[in-house]
Amino acid sequence: MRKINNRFLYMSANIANSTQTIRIASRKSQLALVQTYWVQAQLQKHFPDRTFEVEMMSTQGDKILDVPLAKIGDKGLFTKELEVKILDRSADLAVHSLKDLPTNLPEGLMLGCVTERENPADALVVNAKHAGAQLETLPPGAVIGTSSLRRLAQLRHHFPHFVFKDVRGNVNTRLAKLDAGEYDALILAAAGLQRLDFGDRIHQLIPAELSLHAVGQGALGIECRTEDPEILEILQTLQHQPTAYRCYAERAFLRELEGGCQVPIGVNTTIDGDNLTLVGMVSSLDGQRLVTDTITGAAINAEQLGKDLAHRLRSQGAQTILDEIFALVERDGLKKVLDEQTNS
Ligand SMILES: NCc1[nH]cc(CCC(=O)O)c1CC(=O)O
Repeated sequence: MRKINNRFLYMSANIANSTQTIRIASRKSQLALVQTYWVQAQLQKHFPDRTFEVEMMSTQGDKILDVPLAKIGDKGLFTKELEVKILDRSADLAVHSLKDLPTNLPEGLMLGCVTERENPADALVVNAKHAGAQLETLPPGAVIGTSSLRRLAQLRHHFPHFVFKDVRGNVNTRLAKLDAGEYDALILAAAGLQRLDFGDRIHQLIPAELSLHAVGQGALGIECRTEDPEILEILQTLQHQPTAYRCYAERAFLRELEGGCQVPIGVNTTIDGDNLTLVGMVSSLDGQRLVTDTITGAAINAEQLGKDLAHRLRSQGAQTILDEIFALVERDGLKKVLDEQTNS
């Protein structure tokens, strides 16, 4: 890191003066575009003499909106097409919801910066007939829409009397289905709702005690070429170091646990002075067994903290849960396992 920074020092004179257009790759979804235009505006402010262009494209994830997300895995579904563009130099950087960016990136690409995080919590959004209700007071049998195994397992653990049902599509589509009465309530990321100006639909922010959020939720991750010091220096202007430390810890935790399979994993992080605290959780698919622990240490060792917490959880029962899920997948195939979990 120090070496790269030195290189930046004598590179920097050229950057503000270069005339080459910088191309930003983005998905076409409304949320992706709001996020990308925000990044474009911020970079334009920092580098007023440079030109920043947005290149929109569909990803595999955008094309199969009718298939429940949990069933198609998450390996770069929303990122691959953008990454190809950066690698072949038809784009210079890509803006992602950090949550959607795999923890292992393709050779030649890196996480160039992490922007300041919105509230990373999940939110409860309700149909109008439940205007007075909270998670704790929704009636037994209430139909809760979510397609995330993490949300499903944790909420099942605390609220076994709800019925869980898949929901797909972009945020607008999901809200329309909720309002039409297909669901009593939905669980969505608060950050996405806020960015799309649906902040007033956040009925309850779900506390960490009930549901830990996804790794990287609420932050943007900007991906770029490893060998591109000019772009890397430009991206440093958007790096928010406390968010970055938190997300490095969360991503190291996930990377260390996830043996290439989809498992309910949740986190929560806080920074206090120079210290970072990471709470991590692994759950069985049915939410019956949930292993959780907390680690605190120097924020600059964020990645090591994430790895250490993963090892601790493995020795406290998470390994058994992971082995069971892997064995099930081996026996029945991932699709069947996920079908059974999300269609009840
Ligand atoms: N899985 C899709 C996705 N990717 C990013 C967000 C919201 C914004 C964020 O978490 O940063 C969402 C929607 C959701 O989970 O409700």
